[in-house]
Amino acid sequence: MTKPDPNASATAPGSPATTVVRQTLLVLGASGDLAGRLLLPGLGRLVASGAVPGLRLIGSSKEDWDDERWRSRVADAFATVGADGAAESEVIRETRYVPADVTREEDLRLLLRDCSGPLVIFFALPPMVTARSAAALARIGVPPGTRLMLEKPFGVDRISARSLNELLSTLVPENQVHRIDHFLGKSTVLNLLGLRFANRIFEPVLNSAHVACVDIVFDESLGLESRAGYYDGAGALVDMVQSHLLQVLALLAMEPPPTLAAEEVRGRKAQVLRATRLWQDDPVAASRRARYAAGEVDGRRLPDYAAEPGVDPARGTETLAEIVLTVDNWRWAGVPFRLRSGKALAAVRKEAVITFKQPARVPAGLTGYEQPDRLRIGFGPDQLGLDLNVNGPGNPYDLDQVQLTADFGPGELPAYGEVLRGAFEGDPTLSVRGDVAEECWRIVEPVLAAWKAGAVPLREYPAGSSGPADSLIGPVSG
Ligand SMILES: NC(=O)C1=CN([C@@H]2O[C@H](COP(=O)(O)OP(=O)(O)OC[C@H]3O[C@@H](n4cnc5c(N)ncnc54)[C@H](OP(=O)(O)O)[C@@H]3O)[C@@H](O)[C@H]2O)C=CC1
Ligand SMILES: O=C1O[C@H](COP(=O)(O)O)[C@@H](O)[C@H](O)[C@H]1O
Repeated sequence: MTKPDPNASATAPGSPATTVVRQTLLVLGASGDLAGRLLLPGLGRLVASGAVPGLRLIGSSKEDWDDERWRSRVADAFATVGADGAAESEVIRETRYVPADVTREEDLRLLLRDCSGPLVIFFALPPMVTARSAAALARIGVPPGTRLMLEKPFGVDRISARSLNELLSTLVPENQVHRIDHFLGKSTVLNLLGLRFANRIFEPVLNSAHVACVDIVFDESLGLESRAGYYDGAGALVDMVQSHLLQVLALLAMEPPPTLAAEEVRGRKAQVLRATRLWQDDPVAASRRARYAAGEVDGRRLPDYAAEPGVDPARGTETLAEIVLTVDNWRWAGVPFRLRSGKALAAVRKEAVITFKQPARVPAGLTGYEQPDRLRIGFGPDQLGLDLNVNGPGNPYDLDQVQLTADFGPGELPAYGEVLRGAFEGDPTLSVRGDVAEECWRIVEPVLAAWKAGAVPLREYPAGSSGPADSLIGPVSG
């Protein structure tokens, strides 16, 4: 007779007689901004979807909270996404909080003693604390099968990313390391796969013979939002471009994978990123940096970035970063990939835009050709758009540009719910492989060095403007 599994809970009476393996999610950094604003709401929706029956949740950080304080944080976060069903209530009722310094072995030992069943550890910690915590865990070991979820930025440069990779490889196999990039859980980012590989019409023209340039832009109206502790040490290049926008580039530019198995998709992404480098290897010409000065965005008055509480102006942290890259392979050689992200901007623009070359020849007699064709993939609002030149109304020989637009509904899960699901199901497809994390640092490192050496001026732009005048990316009309 087999012993009943203490980690198994019976399913509801009347339902098929399967046992449910109860997983534990241990959140390190449970009192932080990420945990409250993104991770717990994503978890709430995932629990509501029924994907993690019987989940046990443990929160931990240095704050001297008790279970009740933590429970109300979880309940508030779940409420923001309407996660208030029976399964979510049970997680809230059962969850516990353990104060700990997670860089100390003895604290981690106590924490792990409280965990049972298959374990997922989420490091919602500042990058340096994550590295120290992982080092302490490596000294004491983790239960077999444990999956680790690590936030971006992964390390603080290529060398630290490599050391962290080496350290993690002593703890668990690579497939159990989930380096998170929540953009990979966004439904429109995932839609890139369907758009490119489930249609006949786009893939044959996605190459240097037909594409003039590719822009990947994430302009936000949000300012610092009290995140100086993290953001002032990172800046826009590391916060957005080195991580999220390079992941989008990889999905846009990679070769078709034969299947969506993790090793295929992650292998294709690694291959294309290995071919990616700065345009003409010139970090000065191929980058721009700027930070916002006082101004008004959406009726909200923002102070100078440098005067925000917690900011050290001497660091010269940028709130807007642009880089131009080349993907040096047969398909893309010669096509500029322009990546940009900025905060406190007037126009929210979150999209990838593929601009096609002019037609080989517009017949004489057909007038009004002004704008090239463009394919737009919007990351918020989630939209797909195609800008085309057609014979407009009125004079039939005069061209007009029209926009065909499709709106996507929100995905089944928010981005954090999606990446959490990957970890609970042991599927690393949506997480960043170790070599890819290092490759992304390799791509931006010359820019970081040029900025540190003062070779690229730090411009200013008023909050609520369209950014610095010498942008490498012109406005895209339409
Ligand atoms: N916030 C966001 O929007 C996003 C954040 N991220 C990433 O998530 C990570 C966390 O960011 P965020 O939540 O904003 O940061 P916060 O500073 O808000 O939170 C950090 C958390 O880590 C805890 N902590 C720090 N040191 C220790 C320690 N030695 N032992 C135990 N707990 C410790 C803090 O606990 P205490 O307060 O008790 O010190 C706090 O709970 C970062 O890597 C960031 O890049 C990624 C995407 C978005
Ligand atoms: O990781 C981050 O992403 C957000 C933007 O992503 P969204 O899904 O919230 O739109 C960005 O504001 C933040 O600075 C960055 O850390």
